[in-house]
Amino acid sequence: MTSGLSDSIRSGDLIVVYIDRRRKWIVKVGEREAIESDKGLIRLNNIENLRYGEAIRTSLNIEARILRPLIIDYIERGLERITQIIYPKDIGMIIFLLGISSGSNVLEIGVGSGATTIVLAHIVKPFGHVFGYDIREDSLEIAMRNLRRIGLDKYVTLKLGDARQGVDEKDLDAAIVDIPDPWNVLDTLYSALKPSAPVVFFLPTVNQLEKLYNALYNHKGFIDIRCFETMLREYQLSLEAIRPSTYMVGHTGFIMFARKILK
Ligand SMILES: C[S@@+](CC[C@H](N)C(=O)[O-])C[C@H]1O[C@@H](n2cnc3c(N)ncnc32)[C@H](O)[C@@H]1O
Repeated sequence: MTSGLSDSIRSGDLIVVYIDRRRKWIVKVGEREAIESDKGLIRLNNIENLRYGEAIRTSLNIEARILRPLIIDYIERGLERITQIIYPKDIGMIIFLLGISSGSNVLEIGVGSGATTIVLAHIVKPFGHVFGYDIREDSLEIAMRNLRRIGLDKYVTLKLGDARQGVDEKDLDAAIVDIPDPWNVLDTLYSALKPSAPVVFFLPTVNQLEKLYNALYNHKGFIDIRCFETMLREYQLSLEAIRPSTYMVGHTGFIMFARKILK
């Protein structure tokens, strides 16, 4: 079975130039002549029509490979950032909890730099849509630039607005909330979601968690309230010593889940 993606690199493609874990760049073909690195200059002027996976050489004769970007490459290397973003270790769990797939319509409250929006759009395309709200115009501009660069903007509508005052949409399949005071958007969520639809909140502190749990508990419009924290330990890979990395990310945030019921 083929995916319909071309094996050859074309002008305008976003590509990953990979030497090793630390030396990895996302560039648009035709946008840059070369990448400077401590492993030498990587010339990009003759890469059109090479096949993904092929090697090129730096000026110091080090091998670099051209790869097709995955969504995780965009999140880790390809984003303009204005806010803290939700990291891949959390977003994987969040997507699973939201239960979304191609065709789902999703509400996002707190778009920030658009990292989460990108993942949501990637999942719901081509038949679904993401409706994102933020109170900061500069956030929405950066998020839209990030989405356009990857070609996901057509699956997203971004709106400037305070979600505490409500949102325009109704009958949505799922919602994600990443703002400092999510307990203030419970009525907004209740009127925007389909009955039984899930909502996921992302919160950095225990204080926020407690406040949100109290608010959800007392609202009576949501059940199946659950809370998670994800921990991801990467392994250090070398032929004679494969072992957990010495350092790991200690804390990002808590994931709170609930589902709307009819009152
Ligand atoms: C931490 S950022 C979101 C990051 C985003 N989840 C990502 O992965 O890139 C939080 C955003 O929520 C926005 N925000 C805060 N309160 C809001 C509200 N009441 N309505 C809409 N957006 C809000 C802020 O302007 C900020 O851009």
